[in-house]
Amino acid sequence: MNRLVVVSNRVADLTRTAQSGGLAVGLADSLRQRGGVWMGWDGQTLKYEDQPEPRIRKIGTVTQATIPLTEQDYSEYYLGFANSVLWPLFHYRLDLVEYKTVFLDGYRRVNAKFADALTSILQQDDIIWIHDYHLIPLAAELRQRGCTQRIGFFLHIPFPPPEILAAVPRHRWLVECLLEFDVIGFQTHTDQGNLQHYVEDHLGCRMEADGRIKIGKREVIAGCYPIGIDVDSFVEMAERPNDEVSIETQRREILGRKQIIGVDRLDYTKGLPDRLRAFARLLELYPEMRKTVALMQIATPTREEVGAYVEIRTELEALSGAINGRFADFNWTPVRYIHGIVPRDALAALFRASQVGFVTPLRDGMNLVAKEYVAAQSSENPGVLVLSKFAGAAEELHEALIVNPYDVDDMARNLCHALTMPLEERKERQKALFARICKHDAKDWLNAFIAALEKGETKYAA
Ligand SMILES: O=P(O)(O)OC[C@H]1O[C@H](O[C@H]2O[C@H](CO)[C@@H](O)[C@H](O)[C@H]2O)[C@H](O)[C@@H](O)[C@@H]1O
Ligand SMILES: O=c1ccn([C@@H]2O[C@H](COP(=O)(O)OP(=O)(O)O)[C@@H](O)[C@H]2O)c(=O)[nH]1
Repeated sequence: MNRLVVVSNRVADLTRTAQSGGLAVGLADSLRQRGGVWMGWDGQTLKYEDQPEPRIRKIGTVTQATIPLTEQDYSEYYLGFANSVLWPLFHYRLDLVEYKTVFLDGYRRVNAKFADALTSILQQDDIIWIHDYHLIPLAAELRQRGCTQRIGFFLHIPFPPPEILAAVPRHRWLVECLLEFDVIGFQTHTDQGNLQHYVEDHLGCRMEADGRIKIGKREVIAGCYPIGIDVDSFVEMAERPNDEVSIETQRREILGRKQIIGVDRLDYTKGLPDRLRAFARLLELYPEMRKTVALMQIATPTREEVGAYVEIRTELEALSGAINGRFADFNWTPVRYIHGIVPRDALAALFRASQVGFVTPLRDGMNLVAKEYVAAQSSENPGVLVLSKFAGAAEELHEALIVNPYDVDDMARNLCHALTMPLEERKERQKALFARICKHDAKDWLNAFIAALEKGETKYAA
């Protein structure tokens, strides 16, 4: 077995259970099982450039190699090109793109820095797997340094249609960098199709039905490899007794109340304001629901130095305050809004204790929370997943109640349907959903991608 070297901007802290962000969670779940090297940013920002060698640390089966960034890198590459240009662009939010030439300079500089650090630890028969939009030029940088190993890329976020991508300067360069990888993995067939349209419209290339693209003498594979979770360990966490959660649950049961849960980074892509409006609409349209249900929304702080993220926080705080001001009673608070990070084992218990999982992003690469909610349910009395049709997870999780996150009335009606769904229907849906998350779990995701990278296999079972 070749040594697997994974590279991503963020590296999970493998000694802790609280992680914000699905990339860290999904990769940690997969990599622990296979073992290998994980290289990335250590989360530190320095005033000046430091040592070029990565810092090495072994945790179980995984060797972590990390490097710091300078304050300038952090601002131009991470906050700038990655999260003020590519993130909104790839989530179809052209209105929020803030393009600056210095951002692009920083992006190229940090990718070169990653390439320098990586070449110092690479071995000849390694296979290299690079993750996400922060590192699109990394294969090209590595090739310039003489790297001949197979290099794969996985995009955790959506890939937009060519009409959107073409709005950003240097879009052709970006796609050409992408095509320097040997295998390009997407979360959904929609994303894969969008790359196909781009290469056909802008580069005059063809993507074959099996995802192969010929570029001169080279062949690149573009495929759909939906990320999954470590289902067994999430089930185990959900079933583990949690005193704090169970006291709350018993109180709700005595009062005959239900709980809807939402868990997201506080990101404008997650559709949080309309989610809160949909909950308020539920209370308006169905007054009998008042005092029988509450929404718990956990919103984890993220990228707070980017302007659009400050606005969404202010908006959400105002909305939850307004809904509580309008509907609350002395013994019932309709919205519990938590601005913070919750450990995954506590989340698992909260999911199990909630009758509805409410996941309504405007656009999302996958959304692991949707899969975790399913994993956490009991088969005897499961809750119902209400899921946006614009989450990557909706391409797989057909038995969820699929909603349009821009349509507040549609979401309110589906919330009511979920809260009143008969037990038999809930069980049937849960059985089918659980089978789906087991079929495409974390191990399967890694194996399918690595098979393509090592052997050029393009097949992925639907
Ligand atoms: O690293 P941050 O800037 O704090 O952001 C956290 C991560 O957010 C994004 O996650 C995506 O990956 C998930 C797993 O594949 C997927 O389910 C989700 O839909 C995506 O949004 C981002 O892509 C990561 O790079 C970030 O680390
Ligand atoms: O307080 C929190 C909030 C989120 N998460 C985890 O962060 C991940 C979020 O991944 P997802 O794919 O849903 O979205 P992303 O944040 O990557 O866009 C999930 O595994 C959550 O369980 C967590 O551990 N604690």
